[in-house]
Amino acid sequence: MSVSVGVTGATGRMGRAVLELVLEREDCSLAFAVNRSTDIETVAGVEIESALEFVPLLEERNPDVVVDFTGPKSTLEYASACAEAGVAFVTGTTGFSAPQRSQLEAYGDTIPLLHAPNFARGVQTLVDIIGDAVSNLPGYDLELVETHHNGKRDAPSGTANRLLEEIESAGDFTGRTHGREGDQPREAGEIGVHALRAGSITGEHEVVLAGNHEELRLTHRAEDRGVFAAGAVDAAVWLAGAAPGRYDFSTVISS
Ligand SMILES: NC(=O)C1=CN([C@@H]2O[C@H](COP(=O)(O)OP(=O)(O)OC[C@H]3O[C@@H](n4cnc5c(N)ncnc54)[C@H](OP(=O)(O)O)[C@@H]3O)[C@@H](O)[C@H]2O)C=CC1
Ligand SMILES: O=C(O)C1=N[C@H](C(=O)O)C[C@H](O)C1
Repeated sequence: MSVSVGVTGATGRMGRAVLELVLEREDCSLAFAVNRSTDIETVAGVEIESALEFVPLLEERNPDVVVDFTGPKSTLEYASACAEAGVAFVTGTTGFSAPQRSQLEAYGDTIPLLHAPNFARGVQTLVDIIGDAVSNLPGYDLELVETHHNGKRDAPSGTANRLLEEIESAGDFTGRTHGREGDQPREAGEIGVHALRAGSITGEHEVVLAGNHEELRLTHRAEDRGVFAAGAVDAAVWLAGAAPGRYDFSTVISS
């Protein structure tokens, strides 16, 4: 059975990658592709419709699921419209405030909802194992470095924040230090967090654990946005048949 997919942010870096993959795959088909600005009229031969048409398009084309990579405010608007229409919603958007994240999660009461800050399977694996690394190495200094392209808006990345949640619940840390400058020696128990932005780097996350005259580096490097798009479309195909609720990407991978 082919799952019908609506794509938002369709001319953005991720939206394009998702759109192209939906066209390629045999287990899904494209219901529509929308974007806020309509300067770019087509992507991969598909007409890009205005985001203003999103609600009527949900009614007319009746997608099984919408895949969204945009920005926090627009993601909440798209999720609200999907909840109203009873359409499953997958989003990879990052940069939500805590209240925005709660608002997004609340839509899972009404529709199948899956939000993941990173749809790479390797990152999900890093999220799954990082707690064990931290609890096996108590007292080791921990630093997290994330590197992305110069167009990225939010820092630290959504992935870094997700890793930090796991790290903090597995170890005894005093707090986060974002960058360092001047006379600022490292304090025991702090987590150093560093965000690099340069060129067209797709996305890298490294957790460094050092102590006991040794160092452990756990690094994930995405070589291509197709990695994220593949995970998001896998999640969309999986979510289309699910009951309303909040789902995790780890469930998609393990099923
Ligand atoms: N979970 C994951 O695996 C990944 C998550 N991301 C996240 O996805 C998001 C998008 O990233 P990326 O594709 O690189 O970003 P881009 O800036 O390339 O694209 C963003 C798209 O969203 C649209 N958009 C932004 N704000 C609004 C708004 N207020 N209303 C409607 N549309 C809007 C833009 O439209 P317009 O053309 O009009 O500006 C654009 O099409 C980010 O939060 C990023 O962190 C990225 C990669 C992987
Ligand atoms: O903006 C990006 O590009 C990415 N954003 C996500 C994040 O904030 O973690 C995931 C990925 O690293 C690429």
